[in-house]
Amino acid sequence: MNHIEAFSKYFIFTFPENINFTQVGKIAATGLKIQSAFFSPLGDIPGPFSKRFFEGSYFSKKKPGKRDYHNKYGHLVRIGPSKISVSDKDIIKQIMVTEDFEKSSIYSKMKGKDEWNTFNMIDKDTHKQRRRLVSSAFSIKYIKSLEPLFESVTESFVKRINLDTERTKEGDEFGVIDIWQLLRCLTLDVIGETAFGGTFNMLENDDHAVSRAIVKLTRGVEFVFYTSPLADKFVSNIISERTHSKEKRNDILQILVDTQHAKNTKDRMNSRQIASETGLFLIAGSETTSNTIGFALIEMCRNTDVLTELYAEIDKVDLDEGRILFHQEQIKNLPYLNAVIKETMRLNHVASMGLERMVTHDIIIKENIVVPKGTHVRCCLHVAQIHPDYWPEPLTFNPNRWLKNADPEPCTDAFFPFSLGSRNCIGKDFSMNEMRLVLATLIKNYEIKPISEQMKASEEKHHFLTLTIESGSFKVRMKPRAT
Ligand code: HEM
Repeated sequence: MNHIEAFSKYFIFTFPENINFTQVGKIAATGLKIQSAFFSPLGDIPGPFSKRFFEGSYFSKKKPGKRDYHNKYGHLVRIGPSKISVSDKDIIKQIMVTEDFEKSSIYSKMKGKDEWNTFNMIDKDTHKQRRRLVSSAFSIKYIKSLEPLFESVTESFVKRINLDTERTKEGDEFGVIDIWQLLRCLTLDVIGETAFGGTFNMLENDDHAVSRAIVKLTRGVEFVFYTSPLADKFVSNIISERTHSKEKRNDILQILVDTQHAKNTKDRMNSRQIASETGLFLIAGSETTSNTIGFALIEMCRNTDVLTELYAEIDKVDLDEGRILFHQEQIKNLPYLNAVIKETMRLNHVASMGLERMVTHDIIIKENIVVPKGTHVRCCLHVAQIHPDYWPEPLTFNPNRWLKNADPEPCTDAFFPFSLGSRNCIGKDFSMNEMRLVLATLIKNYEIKPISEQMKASEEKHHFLTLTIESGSFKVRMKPRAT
């Protein structure tokens, strides 16, 4: 049915004789809705009929992030009167790279009463300026200098696993470890060390005000980090101490605090802005990384041949005398380790709700469809990454597709785990280093075995802000490996 037929089928106009201004207003608004529903240039884009009039909330929990819509209607779906969802890799690139459209107003809802930060800023010039200031803290060279901080937290992680194994071990020496929870503690402590001037000691205490604030945020209870007074006070104190301290520490916080002395006033960040950025790193950099490592373990427990292959690769690399951790240089280019991480991110994209952009001038996309100014485009990177048009056996966890000489070669231009364009992930190298180090440490030091009920429970995923598992817990059996 084309839009004209749909229009005549669903609407019959009757004009009442005596109508007042309010009624005229209502009729005009209805007329506009009908006009946009059927006669907008988006009218020919398929989608559920109701979406021509209404759109659902972006933040509705547990929705499969438009996957079902794309399965049913194709790469292009109308999901609101002036909103479309896209899973076509070329259109995604056009929107996010070629046109480099600004983020949609959804992002300002994530700001709440806080200061704007690199993530939620919409204005392109302001974002460019802020991103430039923050980028120096995420350069490859600077991240390399943070290696000792990563290592000290990873050592605490190993100590904690050893403790829990010892505490829970059974006759076969295997203990039961809630690896999902410990990974959360680990990544929070890493951000604590690098962006807050010291660990939160999550690996020792399992708890901290900032951690509670994040749980509320990612479960949709509370939206803005700093609405939690405890977290707010904690962060303000840290920034104030560092600002007035004569000692410099090699970490991300120092780079932000140092901007306060920049010659050019435009390059200075005040303490509220610094607080907003560090709070952002905590949210953007902890669960994203811990969940990805957690999903890698879940995938490998489900595909034990992959686990065996990874043991074989890691065992070919020797640890330095007396160390339990690798140096980043030793593991950076391990093909299978990197393939496991990529394949995990392909199947478990963190942004499982899609990323929205606002069209600021009319454009033409594939097959001569005009997308008018004002349209919101939901770019479903997570759908493209598992689309059969781009990936053979798309839902199979197969790290081999990323290895050299794989046939067919992977469709790398439909793979965007860290997003793309000017708003791509600033913490990409930071998290890749962390994920490699943690996975290699686990494989080198422990035997890992799945627990069948846990495997079943881990199938239930939760989509809200980031992708996680519904239970918030994933236990495995672990035992230190004989050295
Ligand atoms: C596996 C780990 C990670 C993944 C998969 C990931 C993924 C992403 C994605 C998809 C975006 C785009 C979001 C959007 O446009 O709405 C993003 C943005 C961002 N990420 Fe990450 N991220 C990870 C780790 C980190 C870490 C460790 C940090 C910092 C410590 C970080 C900081 C940021 C920031 C600041 C942005 C906003 C960039 C901008 O708009 O200019 N991320 N990330």
